[in-house]
Amino acid sequence: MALVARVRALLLPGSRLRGATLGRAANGGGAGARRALSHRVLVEADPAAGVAVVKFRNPPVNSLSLEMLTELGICLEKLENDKTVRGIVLTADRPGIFSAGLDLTEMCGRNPAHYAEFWKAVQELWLRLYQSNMALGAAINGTCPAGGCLLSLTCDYRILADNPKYTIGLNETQLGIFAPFWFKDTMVNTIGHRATERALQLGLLFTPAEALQVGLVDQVVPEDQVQSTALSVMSQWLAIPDHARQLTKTMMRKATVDQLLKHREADIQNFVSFISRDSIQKVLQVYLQKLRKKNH
Ligand SMILES: CCCC/C=C/CC(=O)SCCNC(=O)CCNC(=O)[C@H](O)C(C)(C)COP(=O)(O)OP(=O)(O)OC[C@H]1O[C@@H](n2cnc3c(N)ncnc32)[C@H](O)[C@@H]1OP(=O)(O)O
Repeated sequence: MALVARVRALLLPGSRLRGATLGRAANGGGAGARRALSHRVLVEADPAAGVAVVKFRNPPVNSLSLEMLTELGICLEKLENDKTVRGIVLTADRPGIFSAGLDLTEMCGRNPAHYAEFWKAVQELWLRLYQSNMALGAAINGTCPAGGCLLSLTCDYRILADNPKYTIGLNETQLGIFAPFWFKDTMVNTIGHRATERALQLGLLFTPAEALQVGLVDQVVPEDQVQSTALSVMSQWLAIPDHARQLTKTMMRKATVDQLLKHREADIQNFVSFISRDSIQKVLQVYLQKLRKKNH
């Protein structure tokens, strides 16, 4: 289902998004600050600074479910059409977990049509973020595996909280699955080929010190300074004339984007056939059960 159709489905009677204030509401914050809210995404915009902070709030772990992907997509589209916004900082509404990555329940025990719809939504969000004309920063205030790491890698810079519990990386192989080529390319563009090959084969989750050393993040700062640092770095990015920064960003990312655009359908088919395998379903079920058992 395309974004528009998924949005309609979310707005059907009974949907939890129905009645949510996706538009902006005037309220407190700094002078002129505005807040907008959907169920899973909170936007705090500061038009004077030209920056919006987009906060994930999809408890318990900010996983990227189909609904979360859709709401984030809507929210980003609105911001892209808002002339007062030139930069976005992505962060978690509550510290602890930036995002646990793709929602595993979307990839387990469903039918091929669902897998295809889910994967298309993952592609759409990546394309929207990676091609965004806005300056994007990630204020990583929690642990950041797999799809969470991918989100942060679409940004122009990453600030990570200095907490050894907060690890970051594409750990797919540890689950018995693998990072598709465009996840890999996004990481290669950030840390280079050799470091990516090692990180992906071993499914490494880096501590803040390791992430800084390998170049996966640009700065590691005390936990209570992640957002303020991300905002102050944003002002450097916004000091550059938009057209010059945007042309440069497009030039740097075009080849990677074109690869996915060219192979989009095949990538969906590959995902569906891989994830539908009995052996892969078994591996994912075992992983999910392990996660759930911890709590019961
Ligand atoms: C070709 C294939 C390509 C596919 C690519 C996939 C990329 C991905 O993103 S796959 C997802 C990878 N993510 C992970 O490996 C992270 C898994 N989660 C964790 O390690 C921990 O949950 C985390 C460290 C994030 C947080 O730990 P805790 O604070 O201790 O929380 P819990 O582990 O107790 O989790 C609470 C609750 O959430 C459920 N959960 C966790 N992660 C996910 C997820 N990614 N998707 C769906 N659900 C998730 C977990 O099972 C718990 O559920 P309940 O016990 O039922 O409450």
